[in-house]
Amino acid sequence: MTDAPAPGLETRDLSARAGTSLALRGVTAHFPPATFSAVIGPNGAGKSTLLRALLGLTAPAGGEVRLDGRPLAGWRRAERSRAVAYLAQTEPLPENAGVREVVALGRGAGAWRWGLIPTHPWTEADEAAVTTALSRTDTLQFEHRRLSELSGGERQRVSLARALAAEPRYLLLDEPTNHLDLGYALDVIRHVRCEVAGGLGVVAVLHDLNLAARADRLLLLHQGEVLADGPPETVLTPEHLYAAYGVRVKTLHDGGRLVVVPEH
Ligand SMILES: Nc1ncnc2c1ncn2[C@@H]1O[C@H](COP(=O)(O)OP(=O)(O)OP(=O)(O)O)[C@@H](O)[C@H]1O
Repeated sequence: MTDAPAPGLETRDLSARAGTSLALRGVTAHFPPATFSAVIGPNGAGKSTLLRALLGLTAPAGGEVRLDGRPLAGWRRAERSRAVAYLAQTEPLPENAGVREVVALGRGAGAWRWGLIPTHPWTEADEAAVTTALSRTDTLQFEHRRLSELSGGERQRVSLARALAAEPRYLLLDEPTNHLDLGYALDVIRHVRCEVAGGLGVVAVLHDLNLAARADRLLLLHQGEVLADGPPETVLTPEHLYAAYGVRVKTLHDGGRLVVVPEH
């Protein structure tokens, strides 16, 4: 790899700790803008640790993370969090708040209420960004409902809207389809794809390999190292999946889409 600045999120020979153990070792990967990248791998492979390192929440034990060609460590925190949004596995959201209010949190609204200092006075641009995020995630229809009145799938779309309201360049998602039925899970992927078509760079940790097959590119982690990296057809091979998961699978093509089927 050259040292030329590349747009996107990038790790170079990254090692990172989770607790006291080294959860990532020598990970070199590139997550470009306008691309849907999925990080896959068995439990404990280091996927969440990678997301935390990309967010700057875990400092590298070796190597580095770059954001749009600049080392992450050189970015100011506020600047970095405007560029990269994060949707955690479990979002600590205020249950009694209205949907619009929750999405507005993505732009720093209501900071005082949550014990934070507002970054800027609320503007029409903030209001417009909230409306756009609600509309793009099909949540405008229930903007006046409380969060506690929504189904799991609807809540996940509200969480996505909250992240999109910040108008980030990159969005990191940790198992965004966890606990969702097939319809809602596909819905999340469809919304992600729309945002990617608009230029957003998405990095999603996914456990469902058939959902991951819908990404543009995959990074397969195993025991903290990169086992495979590239388009789904080159990563989701029976050999790679046996090496990572210890499960024999076959891959099929259905209408141009790759499908992974366990043999037992
Ligand atoms: N707080 C911690 N203290 C010690 N070890 C940790 C801690 N968090 C994670 N680990 C270890 O680091 C390794 C990577 O964990 P990580 O959560 O990144 O994996 P993952 O691929 O996201 O797993 P999962 O799919 O189960 O969520 C695992 O071996 C895990 O046990």
